[in-house]
Amino acid sequence: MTSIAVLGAGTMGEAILAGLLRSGTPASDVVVTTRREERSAELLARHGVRTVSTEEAAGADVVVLGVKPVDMAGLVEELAHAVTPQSLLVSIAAGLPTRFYEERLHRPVPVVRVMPNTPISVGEAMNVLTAGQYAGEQHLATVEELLAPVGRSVRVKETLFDAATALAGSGPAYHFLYAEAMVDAGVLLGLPRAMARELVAQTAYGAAAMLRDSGRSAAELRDQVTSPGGTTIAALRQLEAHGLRAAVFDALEAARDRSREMGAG
Ligand SMILES: NC(=O)C1=CN([C@@H]2O[C@H](COP(=O)(O)OP(=O)(O)OC[C@H]3O[C@@H](n4cnc5c(N)ncnc54)[C@H](O)[C@@H]3O)[C@@H](O)[C@H]2O)C=CC1
Ligand SMILES: O=C(O)[C@@H]1CCC=N1
Repeated sequence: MTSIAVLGAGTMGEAILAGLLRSGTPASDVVVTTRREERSAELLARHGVRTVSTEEAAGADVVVLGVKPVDMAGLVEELAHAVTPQSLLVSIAAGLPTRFYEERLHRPVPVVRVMPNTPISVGEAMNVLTAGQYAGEQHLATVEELLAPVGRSVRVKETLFDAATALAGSGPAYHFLYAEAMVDAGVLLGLPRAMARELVAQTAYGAAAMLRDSGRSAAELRDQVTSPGGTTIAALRQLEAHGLRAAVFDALEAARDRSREMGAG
């Protein structure tokens, strides 16, 4: 039995714990910490998990840190004397490198840094993982196993973690912005909003499934849709003329740079 504590069970923390419970982890193996009593009551009612003190949570085998980056230094300070090298610390905070934790803990505690994304709430997360200097293969494997019920995981070197955050961690927001624009465009073209939403959502879902599972590149899949002299090429011409590709390059670079800034303190 592996005991798991989720410290800061907000949107992402709750999604992780819900995934663990769905996959058969008994609620008695999971504890949480929260800032508000109402939140504790909510998590108990919804998932049957107990709220404990930060100190008690620090004694779990796997300690998941789910607070916002701005709250992390305070939380790690509270934990510093309580966690031991037998624990595994898993942080999902954007920007903060593994050395952020290592420098603040008084012992060589293994740290695995994870960047999930919001599709974790429907079991379709893209999780990016990297190991700190005291964490090894076994720790990464433990976290991969833990996250298996909530999506897919890939390992990256920490030097590429901010770039991976820009693509996957923030990624859903770009897709939602694009979808929102498409729905509005449908309304502009005279479609009822609910119908436009359904057309956009199912089209995005189908396209994502092809991109993930067909083994073909995005460019090949786009070419398949694009008939000579047809409707698609007329639209693509406009997207390129409005600088879609350049905007995406700049946007992801900005996200990568912001992640680096957050990590630099
Ligand atoms: N929202 C997103 O798309 C993603 C967020 N993340 C990261 O996940 C982390 C959490 O983000 P969200 O779940 O969106 O935020 P959230 O605000 O929903 O959850 C954070 C929770 O931590 C609680 N909290 C703060 N300090 C605490 C403390 N000392 N002890 C116990 N609880 C405490 C807050 O009350 C809140 O419920 C952040 O570090 C963020 O960078 C990572 C990937 C994607
Ligand atoms: O915007 C953020 O900072 C967080 C991290 C990735 C997604 N949301």
